[in-house]
Amino acid sequence: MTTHAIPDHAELILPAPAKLNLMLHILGHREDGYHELQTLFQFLDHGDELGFALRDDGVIHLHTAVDGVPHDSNLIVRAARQLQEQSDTRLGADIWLDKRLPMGGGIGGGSSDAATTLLGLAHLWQLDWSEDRLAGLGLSLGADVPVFVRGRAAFAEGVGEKLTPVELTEPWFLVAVPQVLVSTAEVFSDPELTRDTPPIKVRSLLEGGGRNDCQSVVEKRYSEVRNALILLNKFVPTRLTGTGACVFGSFPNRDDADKVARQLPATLPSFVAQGANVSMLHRRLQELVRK
Ligand SMILES: C[C@@](CO)(OP(=O)(O)O)[C@H](O)COP(=O)(O)OP(=O)(O)OC[C@H]1O[C@@H](n2ccc(N)nc2=O)[C@H](O)[C@@H]1O
Ligand SMILES: Nc1ncnc2c1ncn2[C@@H]1O[C@H](COP(=O)(O)OP(=O)(O)O)[C@@H](O)[C@H]1O
Repeated sequence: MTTHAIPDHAELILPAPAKLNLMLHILGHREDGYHELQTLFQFLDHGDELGFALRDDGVIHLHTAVDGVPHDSNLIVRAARQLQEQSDTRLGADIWLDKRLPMGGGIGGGSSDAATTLLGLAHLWQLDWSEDRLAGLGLSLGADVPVFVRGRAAFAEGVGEKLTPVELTEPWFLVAVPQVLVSTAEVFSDPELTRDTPPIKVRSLLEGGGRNDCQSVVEKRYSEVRNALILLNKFVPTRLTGTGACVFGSFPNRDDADKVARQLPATLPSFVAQGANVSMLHRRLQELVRK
């Protein structure tokens, strides 16, 4: 069965899960303008969905329009074209997107779409690419793409590309979606951003440490995020993911998360999803290979 945005003739349908940054520390400012980070990524069992069909004329066509993103700038199209170029294939693809994740939410929708495109087309075009090579191409598209290509919850360093897989508990998360677009570049250029958090060892994180260094700057600049944090904190300890706008709290079971979700006002949309150490994309691809 296909979803409304993906037609029945799609040959391959794959998920593009969201991620959370369970913590995010900023260690320093690099000469190229980027910031050195330490962050802990876990996937959610909630995300976008992409459909793919082979074309033998080499054309890459994304049939779904994404608000504010021109066709050729969409990370899906950019990922597909780069993979096509670097693998010298004559094949192309029709691609459809069922967009469920809020954009600019800090839950990685665009990066995850790009990673699903790389893995989906590598499968459809029968490319013999290693995970390392796909992750390398992914990094050229965005700092968060490699973790989605690898599909394992991870402690990340550098700009997010040095990944150490970790085994975390898999609680239920309530993710609230303040109705505002947060600009990642704006947050990173704020003079008040803390940029000198000392490096920590992954083990201290697994014992529950850490915070999000972007949170105070985002709270200051975006009242929608500030209000969401105040509201959710009344029910559960709440934190920002990435550079926002989404904020989240964790629960031992789905019912408890749902109960809080029902108490949020209609002006603050939210969703409940479970944390996952192996991404849904990778679980689906493993099933395909086994068939
Ligand atoms: C910080 C994170 C944590 O997951 O935030 P979210 O985007 O998820 O909220 C990401 O790594 C973001 O990755 P991504 O969204 O791909 O950022 P990019 O497009 O590469 O960068 C946008 C801009 O943010 C700044 N930037 C980004 C990442 C970084 N480590 N240091 C930076 O200074 C740079 O000014 C860059 O031009
Ligand atoms: N397929 C896509 N889905 C979402 N955003 C995309 C996509 N392709 C390009 N973009 C651009 O990337 C920006 C960041 O998107 P997204 O990954 O959703 O946010 P975040 O990095 O905060 O999690 C968007 O504002 C949009 O301009």
